[in-house]
Amino acid sequence: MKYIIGIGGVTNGGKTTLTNVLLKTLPNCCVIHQDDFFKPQDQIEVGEDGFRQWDVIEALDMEAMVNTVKGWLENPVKFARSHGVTVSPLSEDPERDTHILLVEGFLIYNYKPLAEIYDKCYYISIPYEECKRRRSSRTYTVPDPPGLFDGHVWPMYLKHRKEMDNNCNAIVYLDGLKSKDEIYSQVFGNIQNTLLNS
Ligand SMILES: Nc1ncnc2c1ncn2[C@@H]1O[C@H](COP(=O)(O)OP(=O)(O)O)[C@@H](O)[C@H]1O
Ligand SMILES: NC(=O)c1ccc[n+]([C@@H]2O[C@H](COP(=O)(O)O)[C@@H](O)[C@H]2O)c1
Repeated sequence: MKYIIGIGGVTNGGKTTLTNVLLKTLPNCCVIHQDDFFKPQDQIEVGEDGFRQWDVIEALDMEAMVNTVKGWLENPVKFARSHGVTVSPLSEDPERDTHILLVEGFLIYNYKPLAEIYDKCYYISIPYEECKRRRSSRTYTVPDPPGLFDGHVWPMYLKHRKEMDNNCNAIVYLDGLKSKDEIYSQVFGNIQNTLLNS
């Protein structure tokens, strides 16, 4: 059985933190990070506001991202091996084995061909103040220019959040202010239940 789980959420919500723990504890589990599909800086448009528009879907090569997911769907064992993930047979019949793909990122529910692919969707949110605080101590490959958070990142988050709520109706929302352990336990338990019932 192949199972695709979306770990979406606001920037610095805790997506990578959660994903990394799930990756260690779920069986035959691979990951695709949306951040790996950012286009090079010179292809990112500069908006009327003077900021490079990193927080829009056009900043990402979403076609390549969907193709990578399709590669996993075609052959999860081959995908796992080529990504250094050890695959262990869980049953006598390899066709019945469970294979899990985590898709992690800040805009994973805002691109239709990808939004339709998930078996289960999670979304982590944190309030403005906490998000701004965490973001200010993070350094990206291209560091944030002054004013980017209030001028571009947060307004785009609010816009995409509205679009996403209209796109998907089966998202499990997570409170990113809870402890890392609490969030992990909630999601791990929920995935286990879903796997047992499928
Ligand atoms: N539940 C949490 N409580 C407090 N801090 C957290 C929590 N989850 C993540 N963090 C911290 O927030 C920052 C961003 O986390 P990260 O997982 O990289 O976010 P994202 O992948 O959503 O951008 C890191 O410093 C991380 O240690
Ligand atoms: N990885 C990169 O090349 C890069 C460059 C500039 C900004 N970013 C930022 O990455 C954020 C999304 O990633 P996180 O959800 O991990 O924070 C966006 O808000 C975007 O502004 C990433």
